[in-house]
Amino acid sequence: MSVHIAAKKGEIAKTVLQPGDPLRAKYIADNFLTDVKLVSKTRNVFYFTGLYKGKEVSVGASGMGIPSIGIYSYELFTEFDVDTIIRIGTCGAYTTDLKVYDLLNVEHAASESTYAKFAWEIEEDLLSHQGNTFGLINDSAKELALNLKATNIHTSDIFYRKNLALPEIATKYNCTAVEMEAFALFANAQYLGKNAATILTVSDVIPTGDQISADQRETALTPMIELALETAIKM
Ligand SMILES: O=P(O)(O)O[C@H]1O[C@H](CO)[C@@H](O)[C@H]1O
Ligand SMILES: O=c1cc[nH]c(=O)[nH]1
Repeated sequence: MSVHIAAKKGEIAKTVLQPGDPLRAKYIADNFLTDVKLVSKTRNVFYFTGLYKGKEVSVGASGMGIPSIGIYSYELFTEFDVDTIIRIGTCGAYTTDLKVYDLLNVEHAASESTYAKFAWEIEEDLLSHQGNTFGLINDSAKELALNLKATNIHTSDIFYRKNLALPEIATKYNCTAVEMEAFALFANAQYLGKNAATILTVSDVIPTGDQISADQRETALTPMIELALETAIKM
């Protein structure tokens, strides 16, 4: 049991799938896992542990933004001996080369955030995925015949902004999309020597305003979910 996760030691699997949204976590537990146990509901941020094709997997939310995933991923790695976290999130595309429902495997996350610097004295503003999970996600995508693009993304503290021009850091590092958590997940994993990856589904195309609905963000992300689960059983 940690400050923000009520599970007992041993109730969380070595590999955790982590969406931002607690209801996406519940959707995955209800529809993709068997023998499911709700192991934490502190703050209504649900964590479930169950079986996927016979292998134990946990799924639980990070909440939105760097501070929130900073807390949950740190507690999972340090208090529950989790080895691997696969974030499964939505993102906004910065380019019309991407369309809604496109799938991205995050190679590096760039951020203006001071999280990595002040938490762990990591000075870089571009952090890599950690460990071998990124490669296993690529392997699983091939097996599932999914079109998955490896890319750099921008982890921003901002969802709504006045100026829709491409942020400087996104230009600097060729970021094709924006979300709000991967940089902190990668920072925690880098500091702690753990595995971390991020798969994203494009939910918004910022230049055109194309977007999927709130309900679709909860329940219409099956290819990303299957890709993460098929990878989890390889870990
Ligand atoms: O769909 P999730 O995983 O929540 O990810 C994205 O969606 C939220 C914003 O709507 C932010 O958390 C962003 O990173
Ligand atoms: O952070 C995010 C997530 C989805 N869509 C966006 O535009 N930004």
